[in-house]
Amino acid sequence: MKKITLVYFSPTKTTETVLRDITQGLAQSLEISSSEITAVNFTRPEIRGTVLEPFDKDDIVLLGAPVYAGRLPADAADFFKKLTASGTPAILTVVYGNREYEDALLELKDVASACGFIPVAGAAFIGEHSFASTDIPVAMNRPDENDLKQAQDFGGNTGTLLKKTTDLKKLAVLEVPGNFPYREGMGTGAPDFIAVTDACTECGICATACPSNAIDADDGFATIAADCILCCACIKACPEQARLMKAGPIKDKARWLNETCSIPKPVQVFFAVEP
Ligand SMILES: Cc1cc2nc3c(=O)[nH]c(=O)nc-3n(C[C@H](O)[C@H](O)[C@H](O)COP(=O)(O)O)c2cc1C
Repeated sequence: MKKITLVYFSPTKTTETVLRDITQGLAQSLEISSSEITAVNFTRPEIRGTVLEPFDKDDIVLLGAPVYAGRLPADAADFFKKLTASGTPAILTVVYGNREYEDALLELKDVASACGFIPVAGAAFIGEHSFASTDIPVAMNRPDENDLKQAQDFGGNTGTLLKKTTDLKKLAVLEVPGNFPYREGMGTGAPDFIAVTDACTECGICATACPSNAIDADDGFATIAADCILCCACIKACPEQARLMKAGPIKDKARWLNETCSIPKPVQVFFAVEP
């Protein structure tokens, strides 16, 4: 195995951070140099229009996405489903905001298997909740140093597993939590929940951060509710903190998360066989 490819969706970048640290541990374990590592960040819609070359046995692929309503975000699932692989080992990661990840990791495993990957390891990490703010904190600043140490160890242990496995097809099937049929995922569209304040300088960073082109530069950078996936990337990316969550159902949800999900959850890792 010579090449590592990261394929991920990550509006607020916690998934990206975790995947990069997993990769560091993996590359070190397998002595793969940085020139053999490629990242495909398909958060932006224009990237989702591309079709990747098929992966083969020389590849190791890390697939990563956040958890939305206990499932994969629809845009992420749709892109993953277009990948093709033949016996390529896959390392699966979901990142969630300290509530639950329910069926998301199982869904990722099922999608990866259907594409021709062999899932060898899976993990659920914690990331600062998309709806969180300094006023209403939920899993703030996660992944933290300890999470990222675990990400590196997870990558390293997966490397050990791959080194001692001569025939991936003979590996036990990776078992991860989750149920099929999966729980109902998110619907489409969003309530009108983002206010743009006078602090907005019209720099356009919010529009560049948006994974669904839901920000209308011709309308004061307002969010087009019908296209919004609620990811809050625009709020977190704004250098002026000019985008705020309005009172309403999403802010209420943030308060509920703040009250009910305050105990930090641990990282969970799963291997097809003990490394
Ligand atoms: C629409 C939406 C639904 C979410 N659903 C869940 C969930 O079911 N469970 C959970 O713990 N976190 C949930 N989250 C939080 C994200 O999974 C979490 O913040 C993650 O770290 C975001 O990843 P990213 O930084 O890569 O975008 C949700 C976030 C959004 C925007």
